[in-house]
Amino acid sequence: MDTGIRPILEIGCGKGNITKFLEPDICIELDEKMTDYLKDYNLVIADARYLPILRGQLVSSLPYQITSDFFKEVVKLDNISKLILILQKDFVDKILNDPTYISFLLNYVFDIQTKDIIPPRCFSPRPKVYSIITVFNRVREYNDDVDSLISCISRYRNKTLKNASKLCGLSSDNNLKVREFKPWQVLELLNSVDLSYV
Ligand SMILES: C[S@@+](CC[C@H](N)C(=O)[O-])C[C@H]1O[C@@H](n2cnc3c(N)ncnc32)[C@H](O)[C@@H]1O
Repeated sequence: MDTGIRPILEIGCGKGNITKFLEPDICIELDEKMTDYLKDYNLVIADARYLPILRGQLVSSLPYQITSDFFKEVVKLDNISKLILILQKDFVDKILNDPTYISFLLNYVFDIQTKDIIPPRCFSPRPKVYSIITVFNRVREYNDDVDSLISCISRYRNKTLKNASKLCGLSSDNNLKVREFKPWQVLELLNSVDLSYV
């Protein structure tokens, strides 16, 4: 936890299991029934997806079903400089290894570091999947053009970057297949595409 980045916002404080160690500046929880557990904190009862969260660092044990929506929004918020998240391990494995749109985009914007793996028995109710604490440090501002480029190129994973670029109205002379780029090689991929062509 980098206490120098403020405010510290916790999303989904639940019964306060993380909150009591974290002491966030603001605690956001959707479920009103949790109010009694969270009386000692600056509590906002709301759906975090619709709040104007604009700066600081976010900490969350996210409900897994909102993970993708969450990232699509938060990646654009340049003043959110750090995320400390408990995520489904399978999802993190994908963003570190699979050449998908969200993997390339997240690796473009964030330096991603994995920490402890948390087995299902540590949660109640017990999930079927393993979780992992993952830290996302923002290293780049969000860029709409880069987002569009990655979105298009990653649709053609089985083609060479040269052919995928052509299909996206761009140009490249790189004959590696798009799927041969690891997500952390996103800059190498972007640098192989001639953007002056557009
Ligand atoms: C996996 S639980 C984690 C609870 C708590 N952090 C813990 O470790 O015990 C997820 C929590 O997020 C809350 N939540 C789900 N969707 C939310 C949203 N969109 N905005 C705010 N809180 C949300 C749920 O009500 C639940 O309390």
